[in-house]
Amino acid sequence: MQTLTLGPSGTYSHRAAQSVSDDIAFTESVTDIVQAVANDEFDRGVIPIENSIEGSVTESLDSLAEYDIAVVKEIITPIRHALMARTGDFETVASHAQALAQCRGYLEEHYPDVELEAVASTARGVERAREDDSVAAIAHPDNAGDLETLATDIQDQTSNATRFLAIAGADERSPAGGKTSIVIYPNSDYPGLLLELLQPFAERDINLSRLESRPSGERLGDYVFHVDFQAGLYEDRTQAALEEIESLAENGWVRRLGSYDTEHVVSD
Ligand SMILES: O=C(O)C(=O)Cc1ccccc1
Repeated sequence: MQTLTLGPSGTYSHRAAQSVSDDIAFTESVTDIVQAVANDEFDRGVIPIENSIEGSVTESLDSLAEYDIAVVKEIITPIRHALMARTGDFETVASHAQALAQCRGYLEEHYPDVELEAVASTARGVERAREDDSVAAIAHPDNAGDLETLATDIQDQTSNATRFLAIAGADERSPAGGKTSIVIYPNSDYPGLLLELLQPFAERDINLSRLESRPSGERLGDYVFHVDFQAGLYEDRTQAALEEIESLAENGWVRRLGSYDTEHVVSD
């Protein structure tokens, strides 16, 4: 079973993917991963979805709202960043935008004058540092190889953690799993709309674990809501809640991403 994730080899997504698969392929965009799984080109995908310091990976949320896939597992891993380069005398730090943001305080304090270069992934940043003396990278310390490790544990909070989602084709949506993700596009706007959309969960004692809004892309001020809750997708109470939500969102749509269990990868 081949799993597509964010590459090249050595990214945090790669490490998360290794906890669910030993046959891994790489691409350099989250949208490509979701699209390839939706088109049955790969059996599985692993994408980063949310970080404890920086919040949502918006490209992931937007592609989950767009393509028909099933979320089959969530993987939570600690994230500890290292700074690596050919020499300590660099002008640019290259990494994934989320990694740069997770180390913002460290960089401002120790390297206030460096330029930040956002690249497709942390491991791509390491490749930049390997080919150019004036570039340092922020990545998992195992990527250093022949580069010098200039500092470790440089994330602004020691408890830095990221949630990744393992995704599969829509036909693999499973009744197992105690947590469910859905996306709601109400395509309407009136006082109390959000309250009404969430009421069906409260009435059935279903605990929400996450609520995010993203621009719908249709017009300014129009949103898609990503909701995670602690109940299985095929439980009667969930089905009843979703029916009510669907009738409230009759001008828009409700996408069921699937229910799944959580795997905590404790070693970093
Ligand atoms: O670029 C990577 O290594 C990724 O997998 C994305 C990412 C970046 C920073 C923290 C967690 C995941």
